[in-house]
Amino acid sequence: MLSSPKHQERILHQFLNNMALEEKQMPLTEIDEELIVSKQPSAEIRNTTNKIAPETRNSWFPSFRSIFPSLLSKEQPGTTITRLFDNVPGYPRIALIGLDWGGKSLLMEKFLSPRSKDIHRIMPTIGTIVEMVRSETASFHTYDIGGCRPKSYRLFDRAMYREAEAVVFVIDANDRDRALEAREELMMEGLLDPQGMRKETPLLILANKQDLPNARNAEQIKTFFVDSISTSIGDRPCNVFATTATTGEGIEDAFRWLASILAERTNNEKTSNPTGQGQYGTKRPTPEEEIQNVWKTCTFVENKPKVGT
Ligand SMILES: Nc1nc2c(ncn2[C@@H]2O[C@H](COP(=O)(O)OP(=O)(O)OP(=O)(O)O)[C@@H](O)[C@H]2O)c(=O)[nH]1
Ligand SMILES: [Mg+2]
Repeated sequence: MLSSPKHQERILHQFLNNMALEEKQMPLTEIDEELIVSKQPSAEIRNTTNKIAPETRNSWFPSFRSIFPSLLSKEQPGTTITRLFDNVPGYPRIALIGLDWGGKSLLMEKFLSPRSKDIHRIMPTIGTIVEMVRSETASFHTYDIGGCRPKSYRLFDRAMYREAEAVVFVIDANDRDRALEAREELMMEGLLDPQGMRKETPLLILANKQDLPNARNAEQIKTFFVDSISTSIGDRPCNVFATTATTGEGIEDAFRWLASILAERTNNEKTSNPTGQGQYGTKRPTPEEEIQNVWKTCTFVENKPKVGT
């Protein structure tokens, strides 16, 4: 067993460095699983991982997949927010998506996981950290989008949109410089791309960081993010809430809306389809199923274009 987080981080860094330098293909299963989840990798580790060749990174993937189920079976008790989803049949997967620094991790830590140390942090692709909390009635995942990432990551983004039963788009409402980038990302990968969000997936937009002086309010965010791109929002349920993740202001109202939309939708589906077999499913997936559902989305790993075609 690797002892302290510091020790774990050092070993991970060493390991990544070796891979970066020698392009060695070491099976990840040889590494203590705690290493992968116990700590958000530091900037140093992120930088090192970026030096690793894509083929080598891809070789990690099967090992990650074999480790995840055991991690996910350690479920968390609910929080006030996750319990809002108690009446939603099935087991929705809710994606918290947004540019970096928007407040996704804080939302996860303060409102979706009873203890921050219980959040699973994993690296399905290098440079991307997915945080995951599996509560009794729903699972929540965060994904960073935008920034100067390689194009291939877009496939991953789209897949995350597509596979989610609900998307929470977290915006730093105070950051006016990156509003356009955030909107482009939402539009191009999430809404307009046929491989993006399914047409009925509810979209909750959080205009976060309302406590900061330049924050656009919910109405302004709605005008900029929803009204100006209404054709691509389509008929899906969509709502904007002003939130402050540091204080909790607005969070409960926002997630209550989302939970009620999902509950209503699923009940309607059940009425028209009495067997209850719909996209939301009828039961909570096993950890193995959840892993399969999530990680089949890594299409750029699994469906690499054939050379010469
Ligand atoms: N003032 C203020 N700060 C916030 C709020 N929400 C989040 N923050 C801060 O903004 C910073 C970024 O928040 P994170 O939760 O790390 O954001 P993220 O979206 O997970 O960002 P990355 O992991 O970097 O992609 C942290 O310092 C948070 O404490 C808010 O409502 N108000
Ligand atoms: Mg984060």
